Amino acid sequence: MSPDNALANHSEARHSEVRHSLARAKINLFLHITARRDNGYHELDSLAVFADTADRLALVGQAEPGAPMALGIDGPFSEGLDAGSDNLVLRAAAALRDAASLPQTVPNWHMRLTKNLPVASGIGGGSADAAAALRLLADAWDCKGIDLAPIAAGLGADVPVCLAQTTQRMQGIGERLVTPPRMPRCAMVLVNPGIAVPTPAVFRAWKESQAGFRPAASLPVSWPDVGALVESLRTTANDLQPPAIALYPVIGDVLQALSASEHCLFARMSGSGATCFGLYASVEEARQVLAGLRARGWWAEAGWIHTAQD
Ligand SMILES: C[C@](O)(CO)[C@H](O)COP(=O)(O)OP(=O)(O)OC[C@H]1O[C@@H](n2ccc(N)nc2=O)[C@H](O)[C@@H]1O
Ligand SMILES: Nc1ncnc2c1ncn2[C@@H]1O[C@H](COP(=O)(O)OP(=O)(O)OP(=O)(O)O)[C@@H](O)[C@H]1O
Repeated sequence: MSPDNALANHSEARHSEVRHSLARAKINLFLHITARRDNGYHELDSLAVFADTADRLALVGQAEPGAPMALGIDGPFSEGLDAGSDNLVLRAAAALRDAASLPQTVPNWHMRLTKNLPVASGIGGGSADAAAALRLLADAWDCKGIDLAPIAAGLGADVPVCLAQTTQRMQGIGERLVTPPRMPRCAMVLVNPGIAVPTPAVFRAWKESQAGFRPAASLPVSWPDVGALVESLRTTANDLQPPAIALYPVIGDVLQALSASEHCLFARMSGSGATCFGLYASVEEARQVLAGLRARGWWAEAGWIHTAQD
């Protein structure tokens, strides 16, 4: 049976799923570029939070012994996303199989990815999918004692933070995770204008702009409320935002629209863009602005920021 046919047999209903995991969008509330490594990667200081909005990865059935992993993709952003061996889900599966030295007799899985997050959009969708694959398969294959952190780091700078999907401060090139300040309850709107932004191009544009390195942020142990969080964020930056706007001016339009939206407390771009976020005191207030943003043809979603206490 071809992998496609095998998947079709498993695709008819969600009730045939063995287990699933949400792969939440990662949002960088700030991102300082603090240094550059000899290999061209940049050292960062960044506060990563996770959204309600998420992809969904499911294990839908075991493959025949010796048969390869198979991936089917559906959902609003599935078009054009390759389900072949380059997909981060299958790369994660292969890396885990390798690290765990699983014998041939341990069967592979058929998986289904529901792609709800825009691709190449600065919210780490592919990284979140890879992390979800590691979590699901480590459990399904009973990989006790295998440290997933180095496998995650080998797949991409954003994969380690996506493993736990809780607010964390990212340092190093993203692999060093540091305890963040205690977060207040805070709602967020995500907006993407429908353009794919390649991360390397934005780092390259930052380098060419000759902007200097920025020190790590100075943060308190805790933010008692959303006002204190916003006050702190105003002392930080996303260093990738100016070069991203220079490459894709529509990002500036998104930021203007978010800043001007009712009840918005703070707006900034996430990661290397193009997705921008707005912060609001409540989900009710955040939801009120969705219609206006969607009327411009943009993808927009609202929800709570997940806190470490969730
Ligand atoms: C911008 C962030 O999203 C912030 O969370 C991440 O740093 C990027 O994470 P990612 O997309 O998983 O990154 P990778 O796939 O590892 O790298 C993509 C490219 O981004 C650049 N890159 C990435 C991370 C980093 N710390 N320094 C870099 O210079 C490199 O050119 C690299 O070739
Ligand atoms: N499962 C996947 N989902 C999304 N992109 C994937 C996936 N697998 C491979 N890719 C490739 O990875 C690249 C980055 O996609 P992704 O959506 O993770 O970018 P991003 O949101 O900008 O990430 P980051 O915030 O980590 O820079 C795309 O060019 C895409 O083709």
